[in-house]
Amino acid sequence: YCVGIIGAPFSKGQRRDGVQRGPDLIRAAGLVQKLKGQGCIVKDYGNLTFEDIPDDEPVGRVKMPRAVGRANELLAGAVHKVKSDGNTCVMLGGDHSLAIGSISGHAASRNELSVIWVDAHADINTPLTTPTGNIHGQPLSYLIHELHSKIPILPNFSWIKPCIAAKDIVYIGLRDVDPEEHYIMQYLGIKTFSMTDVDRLGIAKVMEQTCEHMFSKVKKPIHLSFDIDALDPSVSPATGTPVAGGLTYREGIYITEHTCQTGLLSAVDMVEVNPKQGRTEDEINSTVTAAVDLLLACFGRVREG
Ligand SMILES: N[C@](CCCC[B-](O)(O)O)(CCN1CCC(O)CC1)C(=O)O
Ligand SMILES: [Mn+2]
Ligand SMILES: [Mn+2]
Repeated sequence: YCVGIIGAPFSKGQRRDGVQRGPDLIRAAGLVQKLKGQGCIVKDYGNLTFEDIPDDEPVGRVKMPRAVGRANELLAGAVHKVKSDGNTCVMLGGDHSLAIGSISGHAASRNELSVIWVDAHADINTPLTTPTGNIHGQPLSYLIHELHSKIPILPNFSWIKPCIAAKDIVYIGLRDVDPEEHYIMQYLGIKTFSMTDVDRLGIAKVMEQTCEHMFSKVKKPIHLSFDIDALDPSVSPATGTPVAGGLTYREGIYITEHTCQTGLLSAVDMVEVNPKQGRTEDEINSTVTAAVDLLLACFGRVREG
């Protein structure tokens, strides 16, 4: 596997300080060395630099629009470069608003994508439905063709063009969905595997049906957007919006092992690791270790050795 790593130390899609330290923590845990150790060719493109934007007043409910818009424009360019260089892209966050740039940049180099969104949350609020104004709860709304008419003009967002269809998205791990998001997902007919489905079917069946859905027509490159809060807080407590009843470590690894085996993984986001949300060193280490192990499984690490 040829892997290109981008660090996106960005936190303005939400309110808690610390998530910008995710990229360097994941690197410090040995991600590059471990990927090389399992035979990957790895290029680390370093961290993006996000200029401070003063007076970034909310627009309607939406908070920090100028900073989020600009950061994602930079990220989109960086992801496009990684893809043009022929690598599978690994974007280390940072908060989940970064999926706007990651998916946009990926779509610019691969015109049609399947998106697997692993998350406790749906992250599909529009600027008009968001209960908090935090853009890390909204990224998908800016990217889906069918929602384009629901998105108002926002400063530094004019570069964004919708690039994915609702039918090309599969959710895994949902357990904290806002009522408006639930309506949107149903209205668009988006394929979802909530934690209830994971319990009912088991993770193997979930992945089987995820692939069945994605490959029902043509096989497209996969964009895996993994929010570490999809895992149970007993595994990954150091994150901004933990929700009880999440995926076990093993279920998370099964998802990334299975995604790897499709041979279609083209980009992966690993977001929402926040060391300041960990109460002890152990909690931080457990969260970062899970993030690293999930990524290693994306690139060929298998438990049978
Ligand atoms: N859906 C939330 C959470 C987004 C989480 C983003 B992430 O990237 O971590 O997936 C709001 C969640 N909801 C707000 C009201 C509360 O009572 C319950 C939680 C939002 O802020 O839009
Ligand atoms: Mn989440
Ligand atoms: Mn998320």
